Amino acid sequence: MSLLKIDDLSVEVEGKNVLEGLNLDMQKGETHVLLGPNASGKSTLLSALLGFPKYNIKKGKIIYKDKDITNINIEERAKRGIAAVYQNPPAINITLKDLLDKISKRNVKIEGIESLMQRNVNIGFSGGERKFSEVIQVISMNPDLIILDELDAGLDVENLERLSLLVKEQLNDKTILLITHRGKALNYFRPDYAHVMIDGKITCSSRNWEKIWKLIEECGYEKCKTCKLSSSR
Ligand SMILES: Nc1ncnc2c1ncn2[C@@H]1O[C@H](COP(=O)(O)OP(=O)(O)OP(=O)(O)O)[C@@H](O)[C@H]1O
Repeated sequence: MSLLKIDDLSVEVEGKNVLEGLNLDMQKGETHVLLGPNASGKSTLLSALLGFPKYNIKKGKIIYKDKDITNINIEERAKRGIAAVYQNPPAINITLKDLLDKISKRNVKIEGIESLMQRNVNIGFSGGERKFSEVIQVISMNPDLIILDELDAGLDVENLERLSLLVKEQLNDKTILLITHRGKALNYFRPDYAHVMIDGKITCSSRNWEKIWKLIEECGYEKCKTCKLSSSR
């Protein structure tokens, strides 16, 4: 059963067409990874999926849990179980503990972040602390679709492993879209599908994420424009 189906989606932001006729189908419980060069539109897809009003949907549909949510607002999408770990989350004037008390649908305990709980969210947090704070928020909301935008950015090797395993363990039956530039995260998540986005379109999708990653590492994204690896489901 599809949890998320994106059909021919075109999105414009600040007068710029960023996504052009994008299609994506994620079955319930699958993990997909979205790869692609800088500025290809990966975070824009996240913003459009979450429903940020600045991201203007020009064409196409977003179907989630068999309902058309294309024109549904950001709060309603969150209520229906869509959540994200952001690349650059904003600072908020509330302690992490109080925020979790407000949003939590389930109790999550992570060892070693007790002092972080007493601090205002993202105010003076290090890159790694920001990620822990984001991940604990997302897990505690118990969403059904989670988008992880560069979970690995700013994390050292041990903390990338720790956070990846935590996400895998706590959200193991959930549907995950991981956006990344690094192979290390792929090894932890071992996605069901890898997709490559170039210029606002998914140009390659395959179950063989190891092969896609190897080609990208060896030849860069230029190769993705011409290679014939992409296969249907
Ligand atoms: N709010 C915005 N205002 C203006 N331009 C935007 C906005 N959001 C995205 N863009 C533009 O859309 C294009 C795609 O950006 P996006 O952040 O989606 O790329 P990305 O693939 O996530 O890149 P990266 O890998 O570098 O994070 C870029 O040219 C970016 O400047």
